[in-house]
Formats: sequence, structure tokens, C-alpha cells
Amino acid sequence: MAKKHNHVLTAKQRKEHRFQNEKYLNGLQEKIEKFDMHTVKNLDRFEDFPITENTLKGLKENSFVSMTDIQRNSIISALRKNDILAAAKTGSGKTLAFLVPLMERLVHEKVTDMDGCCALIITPTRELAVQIFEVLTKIGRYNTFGCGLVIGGKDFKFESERINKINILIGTPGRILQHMDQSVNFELSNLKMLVLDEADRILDMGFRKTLDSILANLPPERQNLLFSATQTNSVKDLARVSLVNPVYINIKEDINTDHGNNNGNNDNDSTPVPQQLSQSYIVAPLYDKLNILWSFLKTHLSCKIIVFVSSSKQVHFIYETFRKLQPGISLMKLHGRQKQTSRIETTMKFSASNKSCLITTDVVARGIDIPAVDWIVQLDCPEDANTFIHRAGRAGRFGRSGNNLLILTPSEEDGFIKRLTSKKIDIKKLNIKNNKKKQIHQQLQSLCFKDPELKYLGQRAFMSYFKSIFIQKDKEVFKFDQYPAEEFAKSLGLPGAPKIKFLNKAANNSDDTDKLINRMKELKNTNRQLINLSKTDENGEVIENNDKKVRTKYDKMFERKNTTVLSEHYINMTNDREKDGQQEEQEEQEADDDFMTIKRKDHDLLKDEIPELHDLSSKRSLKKATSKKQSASSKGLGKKLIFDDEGNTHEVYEFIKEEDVKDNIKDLKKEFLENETQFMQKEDITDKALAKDKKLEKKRRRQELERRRLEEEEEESEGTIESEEEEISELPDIDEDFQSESEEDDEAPPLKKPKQWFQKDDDDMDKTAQKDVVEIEAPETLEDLEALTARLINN
Ligand SMILES: Nc1ncnc2c1ncn2[C@@H]1O[C@H](COP(=O)(O)OP(=O)(O)OP(=O)(O)O)[C@@H](O)[C@H]1O
Repeated sequence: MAKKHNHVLTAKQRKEHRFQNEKYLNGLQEKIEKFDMHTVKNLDRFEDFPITENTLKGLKENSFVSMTDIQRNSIISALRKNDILAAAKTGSGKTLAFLVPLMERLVHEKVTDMDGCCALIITPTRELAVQIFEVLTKIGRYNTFGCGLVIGGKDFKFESERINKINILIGTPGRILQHMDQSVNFELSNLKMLVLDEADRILDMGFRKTLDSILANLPPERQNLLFSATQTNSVKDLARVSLVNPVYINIKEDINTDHGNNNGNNDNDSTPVPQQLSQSYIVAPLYDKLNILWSFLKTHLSCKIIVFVSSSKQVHFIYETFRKLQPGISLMKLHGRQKQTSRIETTMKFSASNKSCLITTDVVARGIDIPAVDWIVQLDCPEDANTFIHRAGRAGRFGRSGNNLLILTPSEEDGFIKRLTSKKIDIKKLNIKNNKKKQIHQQLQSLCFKDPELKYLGQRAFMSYFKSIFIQKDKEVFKFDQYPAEEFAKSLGLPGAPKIKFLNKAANNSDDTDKLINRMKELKNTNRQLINLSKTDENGEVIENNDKKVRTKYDKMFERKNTTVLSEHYINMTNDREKDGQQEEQEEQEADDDFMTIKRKDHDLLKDEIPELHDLSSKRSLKKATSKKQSASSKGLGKKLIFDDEGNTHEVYEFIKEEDVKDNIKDLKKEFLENETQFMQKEDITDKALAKDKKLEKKRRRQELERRRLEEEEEESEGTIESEEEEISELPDIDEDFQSESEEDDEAPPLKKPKQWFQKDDDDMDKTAQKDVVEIEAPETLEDLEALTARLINN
């Protein structure tokens, strides 16, 4: 945020400055305590509150002058250090409602660089964290604390080296926990405030364990602010955050408010979606959804549209196929499996555009503030009414109009409309004009036919859609067996529906199903680095699972050969491989023939074996007999045989008659097992010896390093001064693992390291530090030392 002014003040001036500041802050604090919302007429502007001038200036410069309801209702309570649980509609300005009191609290606490992290803001998605960071750096530019962003997909080491200077830290749960685990400098003992933005999402199943681990390490006497457009109903969830006499603001859900005072609720309408956002839905069979989306895009070419689907694979498939079909509107995609740089780039590009369509998952559903979105299309049914509200809330923000279109399958309609009605969401049903609807099945089919990779994408989209339906908790809405798999597969251009395996294991037992669902959700949200960490042994070494070799995209494609989807392409390719293999074997055999003779028991030719001889009187038959190609074709395909030691021929694979092995099958099995056990035991001994050698080697290397370090230290103490830069450049990069982000990306080229992660103060400080460096030579005599002291004093 703001630069520190380097005016040189005298001690007296500094003292006076401190005194005035103290007096000013005490005055404000007194006003905060005495502030009575009801006595102030037209409490409308930020400046009506006892807020510091620097913050007001930052707000004003960014055109934040009048307050919204949620800001008016929460700021003063938060300034009084109350815990807050607040819900307000999407796009109603919740970000400022917590950022303003947060900055003010740190000003009143007179926080400096030395205090470390004093406020922690946790968000469920990286995009939201980036957005909050941007707002904070804008409005906080006249305040002097450090503010930092920690999100997955960024350089962990870079973050880790600077984290101790940060006063306000914004991040996603996984990355924050990773820093708590691994960044030695990261101190949270001074934490004054914890903010959970989109609190219900962070508190839900998917982030539970990560959040619990974070909360367990925070000082209990902190202030908690929980904000969302939809609130959690679970008192148990809230208890995890240990709210103390919270102030509930604008809460519409059924939450126990016994011990809190509800001083909000200024909204007379009780619907949780903005009034200016028109709500409609259509019912369409699953196989018709892509036709409808296509037709919709073709008729809304000059709009800004966000399309929500339920998985990143669907995003990928729709984006790739629609791009090829060219709807006439610019298409973009965004999902959690993209690299961070590409995610940020797409968000920026889409925000800046006027007419375009962003195909995305729920990663964008919460909190993201994209200007001027005209349409939200919820192509796949959201998991619950809250997700519906958040998705819809990406349009119709801050008083602007917008449209939200939900597409439901016939089996989802009753259940989901019931859920919306219970939230007082009024949504009208629309019918599609069939003459306006365009069919794109055939085009998709031909695309998939021509391009096996698209077919593979389609297959993965199919699987992930069914997986997403399977893990839905609300079984009244998502009736798994009522989704027509075959027809859906066809609508994606696939020749048939891939087999869905996981059903057999879990679908029979509802307890198992619930566990599986929860586990899948948790895994989806767990930081990959943390998962990797859990796979290390006590020495920090990765426990490798040799069974799981890395499978490439193509390996996966080939593994799916019996699902009929890739049949043709796969068969062609594998046939080619087999043919190649056979050819190789034949060639090998031909080469062998040069120096080997066929071993035959009986070299006399039998009469039956002598081929019938024809009179090659005609030219044609002569040519046929001499042409290798033609003679081969007339003989048909050859049969491959092998010879035993006695020179008898055998088929490559021959069946042994059952009666030949029946009696001694047990003996054979026993013998086989004994042999294998012996073999394994031998291997085990060798492995152990190898492991021991490795350990010894490691120990030796460690000792060697330690020895070298001691030597260097000794050398240094003898007066050898090396530049710090040189030392640093020799250090091994311990964070290599964290830089190789495991998220798959499709096309994003690596971008330059973003510079704006930290505020500019540090850069400035570095420069000043460089300027202040005085080059000296090591003093050798007492006179040298005296001269040097004098020089330093003069400087
Ligand atoms: N007081 C204000 N004056 C002018 N604009 C404001 C004010 N407060 C917020 N806004 C603008 O309103 C938009 C929505 O604000 P914000 O993103 O904070 O909403 P939100 O309630 O957090 O939405 P969501 O629930 O979707 O996260 C932003 O573009 C923001 O700049």
C-alpha cells in the first residue's frame, strides 16, 4: 500500500507527530464507541462514520462515496471489534463491508512491518482472492501496511520469503495451510482479525479439514467476520470458528439468533437474488442441452454471457467443439484445472470484453465481480439453491440489470424448483420455439469422428458429468438412474456411452455412497502440494508407489479400448502396432534364416507334400508364378509356427488338454508359488542391501556438506568476506517441487513472474538499500580501523 515517507524528522518532531496521531485515533475510537446509528440523519456516506482520513481518501479516489446497506450495517459493528455473521445479496458490496473495518482496526492497533500477519482473509477460490487483493491495494494506498496474496499456482518460495512482512494476508485455504506448515517465517500469533469471505462455501465439507487445521493454529482472542450471499445453516459449522456474541446482519436463513442482535435486515424483499436480475428456466432433455446452448449463442451474439457447467472436462469439450463450429461470438473457458496465469488472463480478458461467452465451472460462481454480464446460462443444474444464487449473482450486480437462464432436465425440474421456492426465488418457465432450435449432433459426431482427441474429450466430459450427478447429495433432484446415458453420449457426438464403473462399488450402500461423495469433494478441494506432502515418510522422502506409473493422455486413451468410444481409431492404431510387431518378428525370422537351417526329422519328401505342378504354358500363369506379390495373395495369409528342440512344429499358443494337467494342478500351483517366493526373497535381500547403501551414501553426503560448511565458516571467520549474492546463488532450490504446478494446463505459455504480488514498498526499499551501500576494504591495522570509523560517521 502507501509508501513510507522518508522525511527526516527530528526526535522532537517525531514525538509530536506520535502524540497528535495518538490523540486523533483516540478521538475516533471514542466516536466509534458512542456512535448511534439512529441519531445520525441520512447515514449514507462513508465519511458519516468515524473512519480515518487515509481510508476515506482511498475510498473516494476509487469512487466509493455512498454506502450500500450491507456496508452501512456492518462497518460500525465491526469497528467495535464485534464478531459478525453477515449475509447480503450478490453484488451488494460485501467486500468493502469487511475491508474498511479491517484496515481501520490495523490503523488503530498501530500495526507495522514488525508485527507480521495481523489480518487473515480466506476465500474459497483464487480468483476471489486476487479480486479482494486488488480492491484492498486500491483503497488502502494511503495506509502503510503490507498486504499479500497467497494462492496455489504461484511461486511458493517467492511468497514464503516475503510472508513475514505481510500484515494483511489474503489466500485460499490450501495455500494458507501450506505456508503454515512450511514457511518458517510465517507467524500468526499476532492475528487480530479473521475474515471468511463466502463463509458458507469455506465451511462446507470440501474445505473442512483444511480450515480446521488453520483455525487450530490461530490465536483464539481474534475478531471473526463471516460474509456471504448465502449463509450456512449449520450451527455446528459456525461453532468451528468460535464466534463470540456475533452480530447477525441481514440473515434470511433459519439460524439460531438467540445470543445475537440482528441489527440489519433493511431489505424489505426477502428474495436472496437481486430484483433487477430476471429469472427464467427451461426444461430440456439431457441430449438436447448442447443444441439449446448453441441456438442460444447464435441468437445472442452481441451479449456478454457466462455459461456454467458442472465439470472442467465439460468446459473443455464444449469450448473445443464449439470453437471449431464457430458460433460467431468469442469463446473463453475457465476452470480450476487451468494454470493460474491462464486463469487470471482469461478473467481479465473476459472482464474487458463486451460481447463474449465464458464457459466455466463453479470456480467463477462465487464472489467474482465481472462488469456488465448480460446473461448467465446455468446449463447444468447447480448442486443446490445457494449455488444457483451465487451463479446467478455474476449478473445484475450493483443495481445493473441482467438475466439468468437455468436449464433443467425433466427429472430435475420438480425437485429443484421446490428448492428455489423454499428460498423465495421466483422463477418463470419458458418454452423453446422448436423452429429456432438448431441441431448440432451431426456436426459434433463428425468432429469426433475426424479427431480422436475430441472424441476422447467427449468421453471424459461424459464420464465427469455422470460423476458430478453421482456425487450430488440432493437425491430428490438428481436421480442418477433417470439420466439417459446412451442418448447423452450421442448428443456429444460419441458412438456409444462409456461404461461407468464406480457405480457397482458404492451405489448399493447409502453410507458408503455418502462417504465416497464427501471424500471426492474433499479431494477436489485439497491442495495438491499438501496431498503430496502426506505421501512423504518421516525423513521427508516421497514414498513412491511403483504400481502407479505416470500415465499419459494417450495411455489413458488406449486403456479405454473396450468402452467402444475410441473403437475405430484405437483399433486402427493397435492393428498397425500389431502388424508392425508381426512384421518385425517376420523380419527377424527371415534374418535368422540366413544362418540357420530348419531342423527336420525326416528330410525325405512325402508325396502328399509335393505341390501340384502345373504346366506354365501361358504367359499369364508364368507371370503369376514368378510374381512374389501375386503368389502371396493366392496363398492367403501365412500361419506362424514355432519349432521345438526336436524339430516338431507347434502353434504359437497351444492349449494343453485339461486331463493332462487336472491331477497335478495343485502340485504345479505349489511349485509355482515356491519358486516365486524364493525369487521374491532373493530380490528382497538385494533391495534391502541397495537401500542400505543409499542411506549410507546419503549420510556420507550430509557429513561432507556439514564438513564443507564448517570449513567455510572457519574461512569466513578468518576474514574471507564473500558477497551475499554469491552465497545465495549457490544454494540449492529447495522449492523446485512446488514450482512444478501439478494442475494440468491446456495451452497457457509460462508468463513472466508477476511483480505486483507484493506492494511496491519493498522494491523501493531494495533500491534505497542499494543506494546506501558503502564499499570498504577490510581494515588491516588499527589506523585503518580508525579511518574507517571516521568515514562511516561522516556518511
Ligand atoms: N459503496 C459503493 N459504491 C460504489 N460501488 C460499490 C460500492 N460498494 C461496492 N461497489 C461495487 O459493487 C460491485 C459488487 O461489489 P462486491 O463484489 O463487493 O459485491 P459482493 O456483495 O461481494 O458480491 P458477491 O456476493 O457476488 O461476492 C463491485 O463492482 C464494487 O466495486
